Amino acid sequence: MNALENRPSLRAAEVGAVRGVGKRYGKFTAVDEVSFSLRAHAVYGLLGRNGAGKSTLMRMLAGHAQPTTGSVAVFGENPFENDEVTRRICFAAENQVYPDAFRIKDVLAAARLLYPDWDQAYADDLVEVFDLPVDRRIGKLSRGMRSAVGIVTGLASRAPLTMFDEPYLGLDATARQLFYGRLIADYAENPRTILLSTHLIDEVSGLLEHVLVIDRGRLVIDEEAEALRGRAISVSGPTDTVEKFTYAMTRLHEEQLMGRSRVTVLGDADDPQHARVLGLDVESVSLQDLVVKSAMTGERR
Ligand SMILES: Nc1ncnc2c1ncn2[C@@H]1O[C@H](COP(=O)(O)OP(=O)(O)OP(=O)(O)O)[C@@H](O)[C@H]1O
Repeated sequence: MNALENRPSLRAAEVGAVRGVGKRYGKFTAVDEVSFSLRAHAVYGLLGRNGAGKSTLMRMLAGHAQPTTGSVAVFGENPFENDEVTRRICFAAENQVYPDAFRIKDVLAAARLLYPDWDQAYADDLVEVFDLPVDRRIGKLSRGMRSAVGIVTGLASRAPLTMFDEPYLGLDATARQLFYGRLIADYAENPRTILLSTHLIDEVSGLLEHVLVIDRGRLVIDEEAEALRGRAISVSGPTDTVEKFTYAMTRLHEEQLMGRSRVTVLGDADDPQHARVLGLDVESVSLQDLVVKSAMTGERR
């Protein structure tokens, strides 16, 4: 097989392609020149502060909004108002709007019709797990129950691209753990592409295979979670040594006090050892800390 023949299979593995995407609302730029790919069978975390642009990006991937600049492709096509593509995408968003008269069972019945891979037995099981009153109107549900309806729909849809936009609002810690557990177990049996936006980074960091961090509309980190865990370090020591050691690296955050500095960097696997040889102190950085520090500094890559 020559290189050209190989290309379609490479493309087939690419579930989403976001290329130079910008989204403006009037003069305000919510998303700015963002590019990344979503591959088949992976769990992505879309992380960032309030207003960073996470929901806006997800809405464009779901085909609910159009970019102002650049292009979005899902399964090789523009998802905007494209029924063929959107049947393969489930977007569980907190502010989902349903008709007034809809009860939980109506939402689930509609989802069953919409999603070709819907698993009714699994949906029934999840309804029990989350203790959902299926005959109750959506408007009368507690916030946590509404979130659970989104979770049941998202998981049971088995959609090849499933997106959860802060799916835990109002859910207590037990229910959140149930969600994470079910997500991982079901993903292991039915691999698909999952994109999860969240503020509760420490809670989900073990689930994520790939991390996307967005800050004020711009993508600042696009890395495999495992690689990121190894590369994100804080080095501290005399300012001039720290400066020399980190100047060529991606610097995410820095603090200085009385001739000493602490700099958080994305380095290479052997950097911690080099830093120690130079007499610098090295600490690993949690994903949560990394996101907070990237946002505080606001550095762009
Ligand atoms: N329809 C709109 N009109 C004007 N501004 C908007 C609109 N939708 C979003 N924005 C603005 O775009 C920015 C990004 O919003 P978005 O909802 O994507 O952020 P987010 O990262 O999902 O935030 P959060 O974590 O708080 O949900 C915010 O400043 C928001 O106010």
